[in-house]
Amino acid sequence: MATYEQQMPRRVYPLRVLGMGLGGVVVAVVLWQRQAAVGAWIGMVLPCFVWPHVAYRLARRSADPYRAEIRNLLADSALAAAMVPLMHFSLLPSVLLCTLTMVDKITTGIRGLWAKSIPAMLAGGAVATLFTGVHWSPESPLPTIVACLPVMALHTISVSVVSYRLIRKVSQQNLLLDELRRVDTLTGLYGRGHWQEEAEAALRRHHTRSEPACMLMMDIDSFKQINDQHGHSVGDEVIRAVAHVVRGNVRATDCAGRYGGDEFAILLTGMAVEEAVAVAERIRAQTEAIRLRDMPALRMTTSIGVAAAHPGHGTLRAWMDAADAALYVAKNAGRNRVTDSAAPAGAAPAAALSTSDR
Ligand SMILES: Nc1nc2c(ncn2[C@@H]2O[C@H](COP(=O)(O)OP(=O)(O)OP(=O)(O)O)[C@@H](O)[C@H]2O)c(=O)[nH]1
Repeated sequence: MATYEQQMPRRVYPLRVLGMGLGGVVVAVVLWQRQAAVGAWIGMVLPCFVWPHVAYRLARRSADPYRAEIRNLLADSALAAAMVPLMHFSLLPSVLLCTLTMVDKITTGIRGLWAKSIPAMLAGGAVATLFTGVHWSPESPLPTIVACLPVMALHTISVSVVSYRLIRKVSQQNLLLDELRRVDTLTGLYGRGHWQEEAEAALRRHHTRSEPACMLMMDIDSFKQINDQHGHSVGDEVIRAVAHVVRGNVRATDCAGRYGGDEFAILLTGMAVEEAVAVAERIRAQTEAIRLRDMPALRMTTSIGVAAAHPGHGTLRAWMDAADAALYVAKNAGRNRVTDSAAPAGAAPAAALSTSDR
C-alpha cells in the first residue's frame, strides 16, 4: 500500500491544477485589460496551465516522490511570484496570489516550508522582472477585482474544509487515545489510572453526599503456579476468563479495573456492603466454575476483600488499604473466599462456610 508520502503527488495534483488555473484566470484578466503582448500570455499560460501537469509527472517519476513534490511546491511559490511583474504589480491580484501561495505552504503542515518559499518567491519575482522590466501599475480596476473574488472564496472554503476534516480526525484520534489509556488491553476492563480516578470521585461523593460505595480487591489464587505449570499464554487466558466473569457481575454504573498482574479492583457505587459481599461471592463462585475450552481440567479460584467507604477513609489509599487488608485475611484463611473488612477480627470470612462445605 502506498504510504502517505508516496500518495502526496496524487493528492496535490488536482489542487495544483485548480489553484494555478484560477490564478491563471486572474492574471489573464489583468493581461487582457492592459492588452499584453504574446510573450506575456505565454508567460502566464506555461506556469498556470502547463506546469501543474509537468509537476505531477516529475513527482511520479522521481525515486523520492515526496522530496520531488516539496521541490514542486517551492516552484509553485516562485511561479506565483513571477506573475507579479507580469501583472505590472497590480495590487489586489499580486497580494492575493502571493498570500494564497503562502497559505498553501502553511497548510501542508510541512515544517518550515513556508519560510523556504520566501526566497523562492523573491527569486521568481526577480527573474520575471528581468524578462518583463519594471512597469509599475498598482491599480486594480473592477474586472480585476471581480476575477479575484472566486479565487478568494474557493480558496478560503477549501482551506476551511481541509482544516475541518483535520480537526475531526485529530479529535477522533484523541478519543481513541483516551480510550486506550483508560482500558486494559488484555481484559478490556479499565486500567489502573482510570479506575483510581473513578474511586477518588466515589470517595469524594461519599464524603460530601454520604453516597455509599464499596470496593472489591480481588486476586487470582496461586496464579504464579498456573503460569509456571502451563505458561504465560494460558495465564493470560485465565486473566481474560476471570475478567469476563467480573464484567458479567457489575452494572454499567460500576467501575471494574485490572489493577495489575492477576489483581482486579472493582468499585460498586451506591451499594451497601451486604450487597457488595453478595456480588463478590457470585464472582468467586463463577470463577471457581470457569472451564477453559482447551484446558478443561484447569481450575482457578479467587480471593476477594470487600471494603465499604466510610468517613474514616480520609484518602483513597486508606480505603484501598482496608480492602487489601480484607484480601490478605482471605488469602491467609485458605484462599477462594470473600472477606469483608468490617467483619470483626477472628470472625469467619464472608464466604468461608460456602467454600469449606464443598
Ligand atoms: N500470564 C500473565 N502473568 C502475569 C501477568 N502479570 C503478572 N503476572 C504474573 O502473575 C503472578 C502473580 O503472582 P502473585 O499474585 O504474586 O502470587 P500468586 O501466585 O497469585 O499467589 P497468591 O496471590 O498468594 O495466591 C506473577 O508470577 C507474575 O509474573 C500477565 O499479564 N500475564
